[in-house]
Amino acid sequence: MSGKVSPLRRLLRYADADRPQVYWASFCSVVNKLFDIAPEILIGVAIDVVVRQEESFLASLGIVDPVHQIMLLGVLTFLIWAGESLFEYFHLVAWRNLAQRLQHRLRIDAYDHLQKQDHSYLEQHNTGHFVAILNDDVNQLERFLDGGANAMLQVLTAVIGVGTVFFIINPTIAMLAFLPIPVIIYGAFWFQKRAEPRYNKVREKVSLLSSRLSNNLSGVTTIKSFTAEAREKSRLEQESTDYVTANREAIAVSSAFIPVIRMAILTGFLLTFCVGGYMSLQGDLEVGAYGLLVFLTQRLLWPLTQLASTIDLYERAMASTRRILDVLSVKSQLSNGGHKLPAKSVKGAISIDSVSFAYQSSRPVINQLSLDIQPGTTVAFVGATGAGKSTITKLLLRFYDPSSGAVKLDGVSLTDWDTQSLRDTIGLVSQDVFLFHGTVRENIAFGEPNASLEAVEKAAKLAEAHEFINELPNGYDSIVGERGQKLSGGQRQRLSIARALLKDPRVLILDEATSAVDNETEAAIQRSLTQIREGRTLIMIAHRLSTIVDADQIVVLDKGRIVQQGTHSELVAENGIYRQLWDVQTGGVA
Ligand SMILES: Nc1ncnc2c1ncn2[C@@H]1O[C@H](COP(=O)(O)OP(=O)(O)OP(=O)(O)O)[C@@H](O)[C@H]1O
Repeated sequence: MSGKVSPLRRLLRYADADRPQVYWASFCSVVNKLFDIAPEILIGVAIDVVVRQEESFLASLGIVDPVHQIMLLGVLTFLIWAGESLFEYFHLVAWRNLAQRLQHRLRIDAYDHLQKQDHSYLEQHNTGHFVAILNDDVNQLERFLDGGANAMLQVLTAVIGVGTVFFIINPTIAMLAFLPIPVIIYGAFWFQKRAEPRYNKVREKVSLLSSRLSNNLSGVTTIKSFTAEAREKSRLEQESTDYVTANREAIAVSSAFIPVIRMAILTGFLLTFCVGGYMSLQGDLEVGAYGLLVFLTQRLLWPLTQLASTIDLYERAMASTRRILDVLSVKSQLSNGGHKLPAKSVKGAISIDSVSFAYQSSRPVINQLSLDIQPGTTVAFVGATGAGKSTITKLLLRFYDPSSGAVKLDGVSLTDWDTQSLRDTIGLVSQDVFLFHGTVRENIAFGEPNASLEAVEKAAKLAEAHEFINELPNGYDSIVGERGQKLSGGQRQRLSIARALLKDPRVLILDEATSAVDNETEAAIQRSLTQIREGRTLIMIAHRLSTIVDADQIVVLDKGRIVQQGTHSELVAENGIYRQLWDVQTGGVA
């Protein structure tokens, strides 16, 4: 998926639109560093003025009076410091703004890409894994751009800038001062090679930890009811310890780098210090030049110690970048057909032609199933749990494609439909109701955010929800809590029916939509069904057969096959599964 392209190159490709900002930020970093090393040069020139006076380097430029020379140096120092401060501000602002822009874009792009991904891909990972990528990994990259990129550029500028001055003044000493640099660079690469897998491991452990955290926090009711707090704490402890261990392994490598580099730097510094001093004593090197070289060696070599922490930051950021860009490069297996149609123009004829489907190739869930559903009719699927009823609805919404055969809407294969307009056509009330944190009104209007209050109330009335909503402390403005936890199961179901009805879909799927409501409310919803069915194809899945007796067609499924098909009265007349289920539920009263 990611191929062999380095994460940095992939990131640069991604950030193509931000190129001007990158150039500007880099320019400011370089200029700031040049201003930063300039005062050392001025110190050397100042020593030269004091020692050689009318013979000094500045005198050779035409400023003969030593007092004037010192005054000029003073003015230059002031300008350089002011320039350094100004570009310090510029590069800080430029890199930080770039970091903000990029992290924002990456997070939004990755989220948007994820929410469009196939169910089969999303099911392979835990939610926590994706949360870790969208939060942690994106933040890691932000941290590097905030400071690391600037630090890298400035080290490079220092090496080139100081190197140039050195070679102009005294190539012999320049060679000595540069002696440790290959060691440092080799050390940096050695370190990088060892740090990379360790940081990848750290990122993986973060994912696992975050998965466990989000899973446990959302399952806290179950944990409490099974008094499993201690066990879950120790499982979390284990994940957290794994994370700490992975970090320790990375720290062991990164911490060893600095002392090694310092020793290499010391060698370069001592050589410049001693050899330069000796040459100066011999009269082969001016005192000012000697002072300048000693000061500049510091400027050249000491920032290299920072290289370790910068590479550390870089490695962490690249491990994260790889994970973010891997998410962005995942391609959907379900191609989007071009057939677009306004939802209201769809008739709602569904045909399932010899469809087979398996979530895992070894275990087929739907077997050679064929069925025609006329527009505007009501079809009910019944059958034992696991028979494949919900799977058919998922195929209809094109969450998955069949392994063979075709599902068609209005005679057009779903693979030829534009996925969005297909889903606009279908309303789903699924078994697992998911409400979003927000008000009752916002939840009902989830599919139609601009719906008027009248329209929201009308849908709520049809779903038998209006009454209980009015009894809530703030009516339609009451907050439902995370996942709707402030409501009862039956109330949540009714909100989710209202939400689907407000969308006014041509095809409505009610998958165990009233399983949690009381008998009285269910009977009321049944009465609303006459109105709900009007002008649309209705697909119902129900275990309670009393809710589907009026269906135009009842389809009995067993292990992904149709075993019986007909109206209620036809099926109770047959001696089959339906009759048995009916007898069990009614005590034999037809
Ligand atoms: N995402 C999935 N990945 C793998 N297997 C799945 C997945 N979803 C469902 N299954 C399996 O597919 C089979 C059919 O599931 P499906 O949800 O369609 O059954 P159902 O008839 O709707 O059952 P119920 O009445 O209990 O809701 C089951 O054996 C189930 O374990």
